[in-house]
Amino acid sequence: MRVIEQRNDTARLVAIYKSKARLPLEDLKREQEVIASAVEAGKRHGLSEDRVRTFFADQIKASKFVQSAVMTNGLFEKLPDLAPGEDLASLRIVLDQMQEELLSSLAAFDNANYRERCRILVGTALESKKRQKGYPLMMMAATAQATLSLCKSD
Ligand SMILES: O=C(O)C(=O)C[C@]1(C(=O)O)C=C[C@@H](O)C=C1
Repeated sequence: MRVIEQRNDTARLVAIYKSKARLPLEDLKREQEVIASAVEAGKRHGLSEDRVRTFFADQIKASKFVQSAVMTNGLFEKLPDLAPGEDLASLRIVLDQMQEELLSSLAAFDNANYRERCRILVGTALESKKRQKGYPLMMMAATAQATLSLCKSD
């Protein structure tokens, strides 16, 4: 949950960068690279191609959801400035560095074999965000999107 949130938070910075640089939100070639690299690395964690593909597709969907919200917001108000050096290339490196932690968390989650308790666990984790004062609804919705495939049994 924590790494998923970090990824969505980085997506927010990517969106600020892209908005200012007038770059398109979507880069399908990059998406394929992200998924292919995760599938490859997932093997070392004993994760099936299907599992990794679906999970990372959800991460990318969540990231695009965050980005479209930020970009829409940018139409109405000035977006915050990024720190120097926070450009697309360096933000992508940050996203890549999260891949390993996402995969090990996913493998640990699957090995815990939550099965029927899974939905309750994910639901409770989301619910606890609600109590965190000022936690943006948009980020919560992104986490919900990013955790969609967690409880799917194959
Ligand atoms: O790297 C980017 O350009 C991003 O916006 C991040 C990301 C991702 O979540 O990995 C999301 C949308 C793009 O289509 C490609 C990749």
